[in-house]
Amino acid sequence: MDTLLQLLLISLGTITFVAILRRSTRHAPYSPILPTVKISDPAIAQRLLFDHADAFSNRPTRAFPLDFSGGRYHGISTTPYGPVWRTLRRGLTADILHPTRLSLQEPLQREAVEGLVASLTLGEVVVRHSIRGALYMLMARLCFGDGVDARDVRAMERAQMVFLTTYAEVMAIEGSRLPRILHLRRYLRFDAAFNRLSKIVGTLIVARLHQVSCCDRGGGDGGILPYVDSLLDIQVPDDERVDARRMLTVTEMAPLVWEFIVAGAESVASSVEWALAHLVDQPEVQKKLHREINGAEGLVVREEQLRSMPYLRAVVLECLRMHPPVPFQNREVGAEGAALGGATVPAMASMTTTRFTLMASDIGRNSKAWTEPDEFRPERFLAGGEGEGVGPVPGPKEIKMIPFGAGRRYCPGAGMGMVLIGCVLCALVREFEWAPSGQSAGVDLTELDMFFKVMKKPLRARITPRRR
Ligand code: HEM
Repeated sequence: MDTLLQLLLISLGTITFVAILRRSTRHAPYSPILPTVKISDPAIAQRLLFDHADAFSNRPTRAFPLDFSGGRYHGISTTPYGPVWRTLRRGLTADILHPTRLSLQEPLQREAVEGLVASLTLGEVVVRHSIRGALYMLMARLCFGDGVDARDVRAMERAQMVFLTTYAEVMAIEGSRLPRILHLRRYLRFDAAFNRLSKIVGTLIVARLHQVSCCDRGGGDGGILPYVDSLLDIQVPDDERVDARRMLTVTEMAPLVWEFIVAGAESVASSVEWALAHLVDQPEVQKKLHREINGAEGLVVREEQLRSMPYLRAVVLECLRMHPPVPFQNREVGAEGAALGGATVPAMASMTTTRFTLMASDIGRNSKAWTEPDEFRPERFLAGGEGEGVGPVPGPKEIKMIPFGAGRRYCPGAGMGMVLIGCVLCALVREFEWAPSGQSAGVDLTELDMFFKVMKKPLRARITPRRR
């Protein structure tokens, strides 16, 4: 009887202990094992990223709480700073993102926004899903060429949504190794979501390679060389043989292609949704923007066109300042570099690698750089405003905002990103008047920082067609 009681007490004690641990780790903030320094001051960010660029150009090679690939396969964003990174980045910027090639995307952009406008039913809309869908299709066509099947793209978009949801679940408990054991099921869901996504992307790459092997290369939409085709030309240093180079494998191409699609589709979709939310919230800004758009010819599909519409450009920049789609940007710095630049670092930083997290939202809302930084005021980017001359990517002299990062690892898709946000916003404001939903009081501008900064509650608005 005594033994039974003891067993019962031990079981009860264990259950209570595990329950308390589970509870206490459930909402632990993400705190990687490395010492971490948060940078919110634009002047310190400028010193780190430009004055000490050699030390501050490496990103963590582990973007996710699970290392899916044993550290071997990466997108450009997680490739260590060095020759492989340089080769991959040069490939992307020399081909599909080169300013002279961006104009080739014009027909695809037109098709994407026309499809988006046609997909919106009048009255109450929740616009996030339609915007994402249009952008996923556009990015997929840029990767796989015109043969890509809409059903495959939708499957990829759905798998990506599941991946982001499971990512948020895992990030909520990341912090030490203990939660992994206690919340194993979350990690397994996350792992399964990644595997599914990789399988879909891998299958599309193989299909494209098959097409390339039997037909001409570069036969994509309007003469665009699809990203997958351009990856065939890339030769990375071969780890196994000194001074030798080799082609990428399909497994290595998958994270590059996935990164390309997600970076474009998710960041642009989030920015457009934020912009529309502010336009619904501030009808006078929307009126002013509509006047400019209405007086201009056609859609914005090139950077020069965006420059010739200063108010549209100002709305886009103001949105990116307040709600940078990538809210944190990390750098990993060796023991010898951590003290450079004047940031306050923990004592152990002189003995180990330190993670520096650049807080893009704090930097864009710094009250020394911007007056009333929490106010949405596009006028600040017009001539005579405090943001006159501030562009999407800062130069080495001064940092005021970093929506596309800064320094050597800044976003290579910044030009394309700006044009795409301008293009989609221009079409949606030209075609529709955007008003608050009848079902909610005002616009809820609460942010949610997942992998991307999104509106916590998707924008719900009432749209009516504009009279022409
Ligand atoms: C609104 C649109 C976009 C935003 C806000 C955005 C933002 C960013 C940010 C903040 C970074 C990190 C920069 C740093 O650490 O300094 C980044 C990196 C990157 N982005 Fe974008 N991005 C956008 C669109 C795109 C597009 C369209 C592409 C490609 C088609 C792209 C491809 C990349 C790549 C490959 C990197 C890694 C660069 C490297 O490590 O060298 N992005 N992006």
